[in-house]
Amino acid sequence: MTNVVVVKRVDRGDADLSEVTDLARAAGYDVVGSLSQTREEDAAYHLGEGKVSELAALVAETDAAAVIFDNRLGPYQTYNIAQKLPQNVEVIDRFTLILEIFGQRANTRKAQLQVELAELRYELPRAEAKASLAKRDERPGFMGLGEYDESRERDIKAQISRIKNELDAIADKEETRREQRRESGFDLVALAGYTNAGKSTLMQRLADDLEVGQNDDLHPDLDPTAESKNQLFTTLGTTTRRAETGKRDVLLTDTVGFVSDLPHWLVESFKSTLDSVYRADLVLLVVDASESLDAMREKLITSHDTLYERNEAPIVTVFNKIDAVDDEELEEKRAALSALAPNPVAVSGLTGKNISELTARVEDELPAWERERLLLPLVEDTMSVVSWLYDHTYVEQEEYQGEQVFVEFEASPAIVEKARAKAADLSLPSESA
Ligand SMILES: Nc1nc2c(ncn2[C@@H]2O[C@H](COP(=O)(O)OP(=O)(O)OP(=O)(O)O)[C@@H](O)[C@H]2O)c(=O)[nH]1
Ligand SMILES: [Mg+2]
Repeated sequence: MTNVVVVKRVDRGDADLSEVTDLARAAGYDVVGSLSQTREEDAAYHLGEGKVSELAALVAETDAAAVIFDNRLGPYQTYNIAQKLPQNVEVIDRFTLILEIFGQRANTRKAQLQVELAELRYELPRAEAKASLAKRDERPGFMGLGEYDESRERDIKAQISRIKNELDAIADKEETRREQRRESGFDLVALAGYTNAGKSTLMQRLADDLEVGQNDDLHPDLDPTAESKNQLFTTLGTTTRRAETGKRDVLLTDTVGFVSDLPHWLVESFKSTLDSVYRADLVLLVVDASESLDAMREKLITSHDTLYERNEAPIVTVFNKIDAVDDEELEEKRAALSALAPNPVAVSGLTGKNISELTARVEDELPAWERERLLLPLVEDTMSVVSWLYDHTYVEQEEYQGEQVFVEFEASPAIVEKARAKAADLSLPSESA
């Protein structure tokens, strides 16, 4: 394990180092020291110069191999700080740290491309800065350097557009799959929320056993009898599983957690992962209700900011981990956060408390279904239409009346339309007759 010191600067108030400590541990570092400062940003060193000397002493004392800033550092600040530290001590900022975690967890083609894209987007303005510096200092002897840096810039841009194309193709495929799933009668529900809110735990609690892997092209239509051995879970990828909420057959998707202060370009590169949230029929926004009111508020704001503009689905806020909160405190939090989280459902994914309340809420909030009654002639293909109805709709009644079958069911408008077409086909004389 690599020893690191975590550092944070805030403009005012007290710096909270708990999140950056957790992030550093998630990346596999051993946090051996910490340091914080409340002051305005110094252009050259980010911290005050004296504080950087203090940091250098702490690094020497703890034998740290890197310092991790919970701030955004400019390229020059990074360089200047490194100059003050013992030799070969790495300077990492919040964004490179998050990218590093993402890079470690990226074990699908899509996640790897997303991380690569984020890295290139991080590098691009730095390469541009270098190129323009080289140009400004252009003297006969430096021509080569300037040319080299400009070609690097072009190279990055070309790579960015190549990766974007590949990611677009993946996104198109996923969109097609979402449509296929809807046509199969599923409602798509996404679990979203701050990292560590308990999304995956809630997913396990709500889901049936059948798991649908994100790269599992073998079952694009989710044949419910197909066994999936794909147990792979990646925080970066999306895991989709079936869940029954009552009448509805729901496909639940667990996604990458939100984190505050994510730079725009990083969110952009994970756009298609978030599409499973934005294009869902319903979003469950999970919040850890065992945290302080302030932490809950901040994380709700971050979540809403991330969802804002793109999200098309209705949102149900879920207060999770209520096994760790007493009732009185929960009521206080509910009241204090009512503007950000109107009418939340309070559950415990861990113990299963109130889960049935949540599934009932999901049913209520999903787009309304239509009720339809069909009278089918009893011919050769009738039973396959009836079993299609059982697979794709909620059948309320099935009655045999002489040479006909009466079926009453509920389904989405698109599925009802399909069912009508199938019924009409039955009434046509068959070709072989
Ligand atoms: N007490 C309590 N702990 C919970 C509950 N749900 C989840 N946890 C714990 O919270 C931690 C995070 O849970 P996860 O389900 O991994 O959270 P997540 O939102 O999927 O996290 P990321 O994938 O990192 O975004 C784990 O240690 C869980 O055991 C709950 O209802 N009560
Ligand atoms: Mg998770």
